[in-house]
Amino acid sequence: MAILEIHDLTREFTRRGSAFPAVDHVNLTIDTGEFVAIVGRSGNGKSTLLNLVTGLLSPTSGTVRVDGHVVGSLNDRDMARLRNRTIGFVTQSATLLANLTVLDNVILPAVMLGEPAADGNDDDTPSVRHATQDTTATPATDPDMPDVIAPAEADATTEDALTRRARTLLDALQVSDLADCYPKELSGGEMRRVSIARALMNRPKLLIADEPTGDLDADSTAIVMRLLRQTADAGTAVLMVTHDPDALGYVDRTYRMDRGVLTTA
Ligand SMILES: Nc1ncnc2c1ncn2[C@@H]1O[C@H](COP(=O)(O)OP(=O)(O)OP(=O)(O)O)[C@@H](O)[C@H]1O
Repeated sequence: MAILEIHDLTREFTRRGSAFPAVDHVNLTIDTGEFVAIVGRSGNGKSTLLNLVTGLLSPTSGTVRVDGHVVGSLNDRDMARLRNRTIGFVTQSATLLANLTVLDNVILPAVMLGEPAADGNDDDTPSVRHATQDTTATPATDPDMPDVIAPAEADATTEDALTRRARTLLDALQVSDLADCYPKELSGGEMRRVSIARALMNRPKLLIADEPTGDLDADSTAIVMRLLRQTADAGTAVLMVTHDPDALGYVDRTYRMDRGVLTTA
């Protein structure tokens, strides 16, 4: 099932009075459980494409559908809900809230809209999908990693259950010892791993990751990439932009972005 459908998508910017396409007639479909990478030199439109997918930018022409919804056609409330519940976004820049601890930053998406998120009763939540979808499929398991892709606990809306899930994610990314720290006390790579935990908190159907291994050493890169692979195997569609050759060994398909044009790598 297609989770992300990009159709003939173009976004122009104007520089020194002349318009140019930063994203140029891009087509891309990502199904449930697929892990797709986009590579390409700096300034070739990769971040612009991700910002169009998450609705932070509007297209000049073309459409983006996420889980069947045309991004841009939704009202503010439904767009906020789609961003919070359906999409997980690991941005390039640090976006953790400075006045919250690491643990509270990770839990935040689950309590943000004031309604149950990572529970087992909301048909829109990915947790239901993970729990019920294709029971014949056996996700790849890794004995070295905590089970962060397991179905949500039945009563996962309680503070305890949210805390447990957040701690499990931090543990999987090997930053659980930082749970009570504040963002200013973290290194760039630690902040990146906390951001990944936060993006996975609501079990998104679509995970967007802009250079998720950007500040990481080889060991941390392997930890992050195994977790993203495991997340895809459990049913999440993953779209990652990367400059990291080590990351490409984990993906199903790789595309190249060259002056806004997307081609198979
Ligand atoms: N708001 C804007 N106004 C004008 N031009 C912009 C704007 N945002 C981005 N651009 C231009 O669009 C092009 C694509 O930028 P984008 O950030 O998408 O590239 P990128 O491939 O993600 O680069 P990097 O790998 O360095 O992050 C660049 O030439 C950039 O200068």
